Amino acid sequence: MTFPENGLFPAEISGVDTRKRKRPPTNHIRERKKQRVVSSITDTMEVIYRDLFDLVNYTAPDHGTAPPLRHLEGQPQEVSNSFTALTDLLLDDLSDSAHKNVVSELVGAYWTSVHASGFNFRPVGAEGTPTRSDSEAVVSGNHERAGMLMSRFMKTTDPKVRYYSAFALAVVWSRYWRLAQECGWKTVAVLLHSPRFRDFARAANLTRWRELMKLVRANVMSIQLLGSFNTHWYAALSDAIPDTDEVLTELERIDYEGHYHHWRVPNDPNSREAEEHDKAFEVGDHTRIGRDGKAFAVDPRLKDGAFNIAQPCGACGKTSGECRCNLENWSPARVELIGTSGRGTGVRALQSFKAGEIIGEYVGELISNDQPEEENDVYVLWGHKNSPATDCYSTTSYHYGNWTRFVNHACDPNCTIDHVARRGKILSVYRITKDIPMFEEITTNYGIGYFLGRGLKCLCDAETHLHPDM
Ligand SMILES: C[S@@+](CC[C@H](N)C(=O)[O-])C[C@H]1O[C@@H](n2cnc3c(N)ncnc32)[C@H](O)[C@@H]1O
Repeated sequence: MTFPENGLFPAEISGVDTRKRKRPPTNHIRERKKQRVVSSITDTMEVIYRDLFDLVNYTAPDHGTAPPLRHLEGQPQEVSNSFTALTDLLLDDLSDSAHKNVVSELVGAYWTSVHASGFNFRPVGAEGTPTRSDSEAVVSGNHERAGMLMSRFMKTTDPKVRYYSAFALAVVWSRYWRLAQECGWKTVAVLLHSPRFRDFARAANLTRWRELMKLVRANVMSIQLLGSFNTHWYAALSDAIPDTDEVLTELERIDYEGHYHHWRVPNDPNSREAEEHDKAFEVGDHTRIGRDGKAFAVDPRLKDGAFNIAQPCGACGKTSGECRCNLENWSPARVELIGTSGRGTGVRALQSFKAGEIIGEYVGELISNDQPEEENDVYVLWGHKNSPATDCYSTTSYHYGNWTRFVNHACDPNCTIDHVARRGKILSVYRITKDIPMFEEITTNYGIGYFLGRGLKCLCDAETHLHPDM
């Protein structure tokens, strides 16, 4: 018996006849199809992240903890026995017995997926006891062999349904297993909390699964970091896996309420050499009025009729005039700090953004426009005497700021600084200028002068730079 690569469920079950093959697509069409798969996988990853964010932020009203996975609760004894037996066998291959709890989570989530797939399985009982060669089949990804194993765990009246559905289950199991081998137990445990991820694991499309795995592999550290902030099962993980803290110690923490945004995920090992100025830097969301609070008697951003001189607010959808938004109305942009090659720390999106969206306020110390010691400051957002919005002040995030100070320059950027009006006050904000997918770096245009003035080489990946000497 043979199995279709991209349609593991036979026509009789899935309703799609995968045997009627069309002419293979040309390279061009294939490429376009692949592009579509990749972007839809990115969308899926985003939903997975959203699921995880919800979980991380979840507080149950009664017990103050995240909801437990359903595991094998309420399943017939024989089912849990069979799966526990298989788990134990698989665990034998792990020298570190501390992984046991996570594997149990895995089995639980696996069973949840299986159960939700809607097939009506019933356990076979003693016949379902797995053997060592069964577990080897699962681990080595021998789906056909593993399918036979799985078929012993259940009985249905129709042998075809039994065989194919067992095969499908084996595929799901071996996907989880492989993922655990490649990306670690913690990643699996984090991802399995996402219903969307579990849907994906049992979907029949192998290409999409592979693309998703590529993304997972590339983002293991971010996924684990995010998961680490769910205190409920983080505690369980700490008990189960002694090296849970390793993920966090591998990251450089920028101290601010332990928020994941402010951990630096190293992409490039060389980028971890912290620059001198970072050491003195504090992250906060409040702008200080001048160095040591002395430069201005009153907040220089307060302007009469501010909306006449600043861009209208894009956050609330109002396109003209001053809106009634508070900054607190803005939902925080999901971004994280990353190490880059040669450009220090950067910021990347953990969600897709649409052109026009405001993603954050550039905060820091307000200094007068002519403070000479700031001339070489790499973090100054210069005001201009000809600009009514910022005619008497500049903003520097050299000592104080938030994640926006880490936005790097690109010659073909996706973000810009705008000045918007809020209740008579001018605020400097980052606004997205073109739609960007999740995981893309957020960049802005510093201006040619920034690079030429410092003799700095632009290391952005644009084919042509804004100036030949950059
Ligand atoms: C406002 S900071 C951005 C955050 C900075 N990467 C960091 O780690 O603190 C500006 C500095 O980042 C670096 N940088 C940003 N964009 C760059 C680019 N396209 N090419 C080279 N260096 C860049 C330069 O060192 C620049 O002075």
